[in-house]
Amino acid sequence: MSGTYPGRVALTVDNLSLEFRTRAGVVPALDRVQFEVRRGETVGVVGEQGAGKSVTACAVMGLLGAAAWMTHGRIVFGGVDVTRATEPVMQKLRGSEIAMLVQNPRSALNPMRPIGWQIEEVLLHHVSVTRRMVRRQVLKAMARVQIPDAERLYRAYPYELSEELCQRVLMAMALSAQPTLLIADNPTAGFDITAQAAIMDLIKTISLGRDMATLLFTHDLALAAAYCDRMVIMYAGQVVEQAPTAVLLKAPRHPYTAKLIGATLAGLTSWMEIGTIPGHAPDLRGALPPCRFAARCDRRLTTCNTEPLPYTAIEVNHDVACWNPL
Ligand SMILES: Nc1ncnc2c1ncn2[C@@H]1O[C@H](COP(=O)(O)OP(=O)(O)OP(=O)(O)O)[C@@H](O)[C@H]1O
Repeated sequence: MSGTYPGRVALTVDNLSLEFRTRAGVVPALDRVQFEVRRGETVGVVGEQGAGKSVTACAVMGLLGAAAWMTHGRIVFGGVDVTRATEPVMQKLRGSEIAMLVQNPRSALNPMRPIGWQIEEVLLHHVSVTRRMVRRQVLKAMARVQIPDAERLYRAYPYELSEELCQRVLMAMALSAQPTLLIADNPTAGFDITAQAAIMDLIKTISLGRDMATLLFTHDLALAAAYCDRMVIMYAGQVVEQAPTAVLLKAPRHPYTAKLIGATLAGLTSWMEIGTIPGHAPDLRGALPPCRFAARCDRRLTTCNTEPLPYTAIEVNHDVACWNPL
């Protein structure tokens, strides 16, 4: 990314290209993806279905299966190139330095064990605490993530809790080791608006309080706009634009970003004003032009289909991948 930001860089995704080799063909899921996240900063990676959000999140966690091949670039976290790290190194990073919140939090918990016991296990693994003292620490951890009535819920099973409370339990576990980087992959998908705000407020407060770097992966531009300092817009595996949130919303330079903003309800007074983006995201198994948005873009030039995509610093801290930006 161009320019400079205050704060230490926690994570660098540097020109990452990655493909899946499947029976149906090669799927180039990520194409030269690049962005940084700094301590104390919340960065939103925003894109519609198939943009490459989950693949990027899993790549950072070192959780991609054997079908995924990295063809270019690297991911640097705390001086370690995650893409080349051994599994024991990654296991150490996961859970201690990098924590993750997922969508459908209930399914990430063990349905057969009370939630207090599950938090206990994580605490005993990461923090130096005796078995006798662990219960008190668990109650503290539950209080930190604002789980009400913690004494009673200690022995509750995940099926007895709402998805929102299950997400708080995951947060209590994720934060027990004081991670530097929090990856939140659609953490509030399917939540009602109140639960969504409550979880996002909590993530934001804790991130700031602990000087954590937070990466929020979401398809919800309005949500990212409300909580993120910067946004990285992805389309079909490419980063098309990144900028501070206020700049991006006020003056988007990539045609896709502008359409995405026009397609959200925020700031509009009627449903009639919502724009749509004609066409579909490309099938990544087919032949792809250098700009993967070109087929849907009303500003496309011949070069968009023939020349490598330029990645231009339009202003300090504002980068756009487009031959004909707004
Ligand atoms: N294991 C896999 N094998 C083959 N292709 C895959 C695999 N995992 C992901 N992909 C492809 O990679 C691309 C990016 O997928 P990804 O799940 O990261 O998108 P996303 O932005 O997270 O979308 P969503 O919001 O729907 O989760 C898609 O085209 C998807 O089909």
